[in-house]
Amino acid sequence: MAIPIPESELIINGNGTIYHLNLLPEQISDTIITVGDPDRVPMVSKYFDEIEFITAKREFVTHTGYYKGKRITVISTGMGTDNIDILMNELDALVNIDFVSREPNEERINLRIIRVGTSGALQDTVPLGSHLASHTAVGLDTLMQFYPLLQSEEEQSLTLALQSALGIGFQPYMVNASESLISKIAYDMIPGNTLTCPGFYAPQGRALRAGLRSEELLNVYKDFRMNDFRFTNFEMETAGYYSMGRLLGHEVLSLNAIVANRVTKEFAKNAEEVIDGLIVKVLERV
Ligand SMILES: O=P(O)(O)O[C@H]1O[C@H](CO)[C@@H](O)[C@H]1O
Ligand SMILES: O=c1cc[nH]c(=O)[nH]1
Repeated sequence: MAIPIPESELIINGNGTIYHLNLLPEQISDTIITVGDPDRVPMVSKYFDEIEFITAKREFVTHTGYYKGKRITVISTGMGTDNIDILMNELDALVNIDFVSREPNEERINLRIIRVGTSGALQDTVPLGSHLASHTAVGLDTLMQFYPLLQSEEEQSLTLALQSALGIGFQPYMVNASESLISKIAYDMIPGNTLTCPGFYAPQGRALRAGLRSEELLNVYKDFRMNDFRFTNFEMETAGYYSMGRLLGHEVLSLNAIVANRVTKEFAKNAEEVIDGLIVKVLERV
């Protein structure tokens, strides 16, 4: 017999919902679109034929509804992999843990989770306004210092080389996207290797007034090579999604609307349009 998960670990609100997401198991679909910005949730659900359910708590806004007869949930996550830790654990708990017995269900449900986010390009071959699918993500955050994530030999050697190039005191982690979601949704998008950074400013080589510990950081990101691997873009969540997906057994794909290019130093004037185009593609294909 499994030991029930204590009340301080699987936290269920008075109304039966999971702690941060504020959701009951029956309020989500097994197909989930995630966005960073809470205001982007209605940008997705405005295309639904019918919205069945809406809730919000902190940065987690959820709409569940139907698009051309298919039940879809869209949830906002806010920014950063610390929020993805909460999102992925709580979504998994909703479908794979019995809230009454507090034990994992015998039968596992695999969710399909598609991130529709914004990102900055690290190469001049990734144009502003393009849609890029993260085939691989490398995390520069420390989330995976706390989970038993398995890494292949190739992943180990690449992340060790990156650690040495950056001179940081911990080893980054590397995880792939779901192959089946790539072929279903991202077959015509730019294939990319995404760097997930633990911040938007210095960790992405941006200096306003606080300065940078290394003026060379952006060049290290841009110029890092291992065989034919190089980084195409950066953002703040993808590696967290992919590693939690690997740990929990869910299919995950991160799609990026490229709104900045750090080589050409441009920012898209039509960012909303680029994101909207990505939303429509995902809804049609998911
Ligand atoms: O547009 P979203 O999905 O929030 O994604 C990107 O934009 C935010 C930074 O502006 C970070 O969350 C980054 O990952
Ligand atoms: O440059 C960018 C653009 C969007 N999101 C990021 O994290 N970085």
